[in-house]
Amino acid sequence: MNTADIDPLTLAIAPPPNETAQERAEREYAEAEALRISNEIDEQLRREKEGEKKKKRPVKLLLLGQSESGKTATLKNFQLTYAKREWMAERNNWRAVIFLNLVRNVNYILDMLTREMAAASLPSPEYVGSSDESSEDVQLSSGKPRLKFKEKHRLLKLRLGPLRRIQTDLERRFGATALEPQSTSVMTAAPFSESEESESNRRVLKEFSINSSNGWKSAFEKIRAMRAAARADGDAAAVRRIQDSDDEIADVIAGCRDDMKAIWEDSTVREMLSRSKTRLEDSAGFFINDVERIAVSNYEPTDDDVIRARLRTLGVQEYKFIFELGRTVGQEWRLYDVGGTRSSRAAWYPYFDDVNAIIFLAPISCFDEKLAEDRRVNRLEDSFLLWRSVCACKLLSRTQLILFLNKCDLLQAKLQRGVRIRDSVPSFGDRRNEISAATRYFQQHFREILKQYSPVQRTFFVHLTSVIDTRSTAATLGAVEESILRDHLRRADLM
Ligand SMILES: Nc1nc2c(ncn2[C@@H]2O[C@H](COP(=O)(O)OP(=O)(O)OP(=O)(O)O)[C@@H](O)[C@H]2O)c(=O)[nH]1
Ligand SMILES: [Mg+2]
Repeated sequence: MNTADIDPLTLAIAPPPNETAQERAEREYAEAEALRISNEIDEQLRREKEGEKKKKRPVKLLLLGQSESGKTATLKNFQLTYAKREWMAERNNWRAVIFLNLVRNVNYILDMLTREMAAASLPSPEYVGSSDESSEDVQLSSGKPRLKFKEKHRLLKLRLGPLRRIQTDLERRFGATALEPQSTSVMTAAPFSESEESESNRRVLKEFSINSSNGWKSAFEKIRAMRAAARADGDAAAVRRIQDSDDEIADVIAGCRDDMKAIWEDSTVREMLSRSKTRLEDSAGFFINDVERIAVSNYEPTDDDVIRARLRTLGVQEYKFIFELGRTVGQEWRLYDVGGTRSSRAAWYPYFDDVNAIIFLAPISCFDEKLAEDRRVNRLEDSFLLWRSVCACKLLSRTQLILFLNKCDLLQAKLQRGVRIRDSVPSFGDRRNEISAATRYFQQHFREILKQYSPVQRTFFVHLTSVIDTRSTAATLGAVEESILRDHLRRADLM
């Protein structure tokens, strides 16, 4: 063989021709050692890559709690804090929801006014045959003077009449999400049972609930799709019709601005609401105090308006965010927002099996209120029962539970008005009727439930929140993000 045919590399690593047995053994040992180190490095690189992949897996976060506990409002805070671009793109879509909320507030008053004016015009037993004028001072059975309605009230009713059609139009646009539940046949706080759920059953339910969901996301998508379809078809008339309808709604509302303000500020109307123990100002989606700013044809919602806008969630809604800032820039988060009424809760269970963390919202201002879907059930009691089931759920035993004791602003206002906790929660006893004692007491109760019912020992994460306050909520979410992330990374390392 000619030396020119020999590959120089083979030549370079070939053992020397006069190698002794000792040299050969040393060489072979060195080669084996080099191979072992090289394999180890390869394995380490593979593990790191795998770990990175696992860490890059989306963080899944589920929002749970009864209806009107603030789940969707919390989700909006996440979007506002971590996905601002998307938030800005979506903000104007909330205009119609805020209009609907406002118009509903006013129509609620008009309905009550209509009923009360009709009742007031009836002859009272004591004044059979008397005229309306003379019956004005008749005492009602409550012992309070009869409300005095005037021509002004009749005119206000008349001039605010067009708002009924606006409400119907907007409700049609948002479908069932726009309607609040009246009753339910579900009698338990947590109608999900682990024993009845097979894996395949869960999957079917999960797909069903996602597809059948109808929250703000799908409501907005429907409207966007309608506009896009009209544009794509080059149907200028349809595009104009949609635009005209939006403009007309804004114009009618703007035209009613002064009357809306007048009806809300009217002392007889205030007295009427107070006698019926209605606190419209504490209800979801209350906007009459902002009527001067909102009832203008070029109204654009502010961040705070959007957070306070109320559109209930049906089914389960999945939101994907790539965080734009914070510790997890570029990390995908999947947030699941669910409908909170008792009849919606069976749809939650399929989402329990691969979720990193749950934020459980308990509105603690509701200690003296009843569930909208079941007027026999105290709302705080319902939150305790629901929390107990979530804590006890075996499928969630490794899931981080984070409790938000929410609506602290409303709790404070209620206590300042003199509402006594112990009248609704006798076990509160003689503690001071103030916010710090109340939050301490409720928090202790939630902590004990967690300790008693969790299948394994777990940390109690709790935050006192008012999620309509975007600034303090951003700070809370920062803490939440950090603790979820720490857990997420720890798990990735363990896997
Ligand atoms: N004052 C006050 N209002 C709040 C707070 N949290 C939520 N809200 C309001 O309460 C209403 C209901 O909140 P949502 O976030 O829609 O409730 P939800 O839990 O998503 O309710 P469902 O979708 O029916 O299950 C909204 O109008 C919110 O703006 C709070 O801490 N303080
Ligand atoms: Mg909701």
